[in-house]
Amino acid sequence: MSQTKIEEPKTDILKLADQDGQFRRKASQFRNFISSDPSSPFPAENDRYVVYINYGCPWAHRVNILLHLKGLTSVIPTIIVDCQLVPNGWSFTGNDGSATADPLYGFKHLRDIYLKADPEYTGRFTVPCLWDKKKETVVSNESSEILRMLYSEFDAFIPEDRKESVRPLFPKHLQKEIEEMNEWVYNTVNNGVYKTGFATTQAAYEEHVHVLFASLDRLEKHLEGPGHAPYLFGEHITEADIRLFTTLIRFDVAYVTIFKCNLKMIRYEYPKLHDWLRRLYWDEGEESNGGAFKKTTYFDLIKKGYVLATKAPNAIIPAGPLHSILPL
Ligand SMILES: N[C@@H](CCC(=O)N[C@@H](CS)C(=O)NCC(=O)O)C(=O)O
Repeated sequence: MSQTKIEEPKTDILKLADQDGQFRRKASQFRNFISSDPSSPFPAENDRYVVYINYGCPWAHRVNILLHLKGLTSVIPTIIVDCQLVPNGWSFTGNDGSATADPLYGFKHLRDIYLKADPEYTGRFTVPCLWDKKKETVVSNESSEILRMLYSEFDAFIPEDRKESVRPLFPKHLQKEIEEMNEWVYNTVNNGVYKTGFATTQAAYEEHVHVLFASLDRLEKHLEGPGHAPYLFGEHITEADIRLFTTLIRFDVAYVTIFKCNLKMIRYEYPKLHDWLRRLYWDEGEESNGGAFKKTTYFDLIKKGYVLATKAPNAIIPAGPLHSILPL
C-alpha cells in the first residue's frame, strides 16, 4: 500500500533572492480578463468577484485605490490577509485588518485559495488575487491587468461621473505616453526598490540603487514638462499616477531605511515629486472620489510588512520619520 504523502509547498516562500543575490520577480500566472460582455467567460457582475489584498503591498494597494476611485468597493469587496509573510505565505490571523479565517472557505492561508483554483499551481501565492466566487477560480493575480479590467468593464455598476467615458484613467490620447512611462517606471522604480531592497550581495544592491535614483531624477524633470502637472499627465489623475503613488508613498517611510534606498529622500530632495505625492494623498475632493489615496494608505502596516519580509536588523520597526507624510 502506498503511503499518503503530505504535500509540502512547492515554492520556498521566504526565499526572495536567487543564488546570485538578485531578486527576480516571477511573471504572474493567472491572466484572465473580466468583461462587460455577459457572454464572456468572466462577465462583470455585482458581488461575484472579491480581491484578496493586504495593506502593506504596493501592487495590492494599486487595486484598492482603484476600487475607491471608481466607487466599486461594494461591487468587488476586498478580503484582507495579514502583513507578515510566513513559510505558508499570506495568512488569516486576525491581525493587520485580516479576519481570523478566509470568509469564503475558512482557509487559514491564501495559498489554499490558489491551490483550490489549481492544485498543480507552482507559482507564488501573491496579492492582489482576484477571485471568482461563481467559477471558484483565480481570475487574475497581475495587478496591472486587474487595474485595466476595472476601468470600464464595471461601468454599469457605478455613477455616471466615475465612468471611464467621463473621467478616464487611461485616456486614449495619452495611452502611448503612459505605456512608455509604465515600462521604465515598473523596471527601475516600482520593481527597482525590490531589486535594491531584496538584493543579498553588495554588487546586486549597487547595480540597482543608482538606477532607481536616476529614474526618480527623471520623474522629477518630467513633472516640470509642459502638460505634466499637477498630475503626471496634466489636470487629471491617470493610471500612471496610481502606479507611481503606491511606490512613492512607501519611499521615505520604508524604502529609505528598510530597503536601503537611501541616496535621497522624496521630502527633501525631490520638491516636485513631493508636491505631487502630497496632493494625491491629502486630496479628499472629487478628483480622488473623497480620498481614495489617503483612505487606502496604512503607514504602520507598510513598515511592519517590509521589516518582517527582509528581517531588517532584528525585525525592529523603525520609529521615524517623525511624520509619515508632511502636510500639503
Ligand atoms: N506582478 C504582481 C506582483 C505581486 C506581488 O509580488 N505581491 C507580493 C506582495 S508585495 C506578494 O504577494 N508576495 C508573496 C510572495 O511572493 O510569496 C502584481 O503586480 O500583481
